[in-house]
Amino acid sequence: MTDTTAHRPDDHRDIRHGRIGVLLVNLGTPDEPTTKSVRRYLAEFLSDPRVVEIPPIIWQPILRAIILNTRPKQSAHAYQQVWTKEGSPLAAITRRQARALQTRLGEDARVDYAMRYGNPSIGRQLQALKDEGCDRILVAPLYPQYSGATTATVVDSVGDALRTMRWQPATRTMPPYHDDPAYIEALARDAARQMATLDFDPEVLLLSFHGMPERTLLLGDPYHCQCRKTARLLGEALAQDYPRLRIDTTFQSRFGRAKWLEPYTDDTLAAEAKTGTKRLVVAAPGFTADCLETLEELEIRGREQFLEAGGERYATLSCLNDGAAGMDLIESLVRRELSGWLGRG
Ligand SMILES: C=CC1=C(C)c2cc3[nH]c(cc4nc(cc5[nH]c(cc1n2)c(C)c5CCC(=O)O)C(CCC(=O)O)=C4C)c(C)c3C=C
Ligand SMILES: [Fe+2]
Ligand SMILES: [Fe+2]
Repeated sequence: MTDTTAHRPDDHRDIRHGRIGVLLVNLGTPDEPTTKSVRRYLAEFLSDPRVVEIPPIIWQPILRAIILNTRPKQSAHAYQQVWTKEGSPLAAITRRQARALQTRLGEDARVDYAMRYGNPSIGRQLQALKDEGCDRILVAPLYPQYSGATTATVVDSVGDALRTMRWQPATRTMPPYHDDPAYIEALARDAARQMATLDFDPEVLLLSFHGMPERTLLLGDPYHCQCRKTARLLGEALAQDYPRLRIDTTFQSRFGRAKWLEPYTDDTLAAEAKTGTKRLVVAAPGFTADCLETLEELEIRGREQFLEAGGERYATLSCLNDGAAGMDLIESLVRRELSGWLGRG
C-alpha cells in the first residue's frame, strides 16, 4: 500500500472529507521538446497494449530496437515547432481548462487535471484530490468519441491507482459525448465564430479526426461510428448557415504500416487540390485541445500538402480549448455527472 493518508489512531478528527473532486484527463505529452523527453513519453504511450494491440512479446522488441531509436528525434523536431512559453500546447490548454472549470464550479468541487501518459499522472492527481478531502471524484476523459486506446485506458489507469489505496474515494467516469447536443452546438457555434474571421470564402470544410487501425473497427471499437455521427450532426448544424460549403470527414495521424481508418487527411488534402478545390478549411472536432496533431500536422504540414498540390487558400480552425463555447460545454457535461452528488442533503 502506498497510501499517503495513513494516520495515527488519535488523528481521526483531522481527516477532512465530504468534498467532490473533478479530474480532467487528456492523452499526455512530453515534458520537454527534446529527443530524450519524447523518447520517455513515447516509451510509456506506445507500451500501452490498448494503444498498440500487438502482443508485447512481438511489439516490445520492435518498439525498443526500431521505433524508440528513430521516432523521438523526428517527433521532438515537430514538438519544437509548436512549443510555447507555458510548455506543450496540450498540457498548457488542459491546465487552463481545469482552472477555468474551477472558477465556474467554485465551492461545488475541487478541479484538477491529469495526463494518461507523462505528467501529472492520473495516480498522483487522484491521490492529491483525496489528500484534499475529496471522497467522491469524477474522472472526465476529454475524448468526445470513445475508443479503447483513449477512454478505456484512462479507466484502466484509474483502476491501477485505486488498487493501491486502502481507503478509496468513490469514482465515476464521464461518458463519451460524441452526439450530445451541447457538444454539437459548441462546435457549430465556435466554427461559425472562427469562419467569420477568415479572409476567404472556403469551398470545403474537412472534419479531421485522429485515426485508428482499421482493425479496431472490425473488432468492435465504436470510435469510427462515433466520429461519423459527430461529423453528420455537425454537418447538419452548419448546413443551415453555409449551404454552399461541402463538408467531408477524414482521419489523420496514421502510424505504422497497417491500414488505418480512411479516408486519410493528408491524401485528401492533396486530392482536393488536384481536383480543383482552391479554398479549404480544416477543423478537428475530436480534439478538445490543440496539440501536436492539430498545430503541426494540420496547420503546418497540412497547409504544405494542400498548397503544394495546387490549393490557394488554407486555414485550420482552433479546437474548443478554454474558449467560452468549450468551457460552457465542459461545465455542462461535468455538472450533469455531478448532479447526483451535489444534490445530496
Ligand atoms: C500508435 C498508435 C496510436 C493510436 C492507436 C493513437 C490513437 C489516438 N491518439 C489520439 C490523440 C492524440 N494522439 C497524439 C499523439 C500521438 N499519437 C500517436 C500514436 C497513436 N495514437 C503518437 C505516436 C503520438 C505522438 C506524437 C508522434 O510521435 O507522432 C496527440 C497529441 C499529443 C501531444 O503531445 O500534443 C493526441 C491528442 C486519439 C484521440 C486516438 C484514438 C482515438
Ligand atoms: Fe494519437
Ligand atoms: Fe463506423
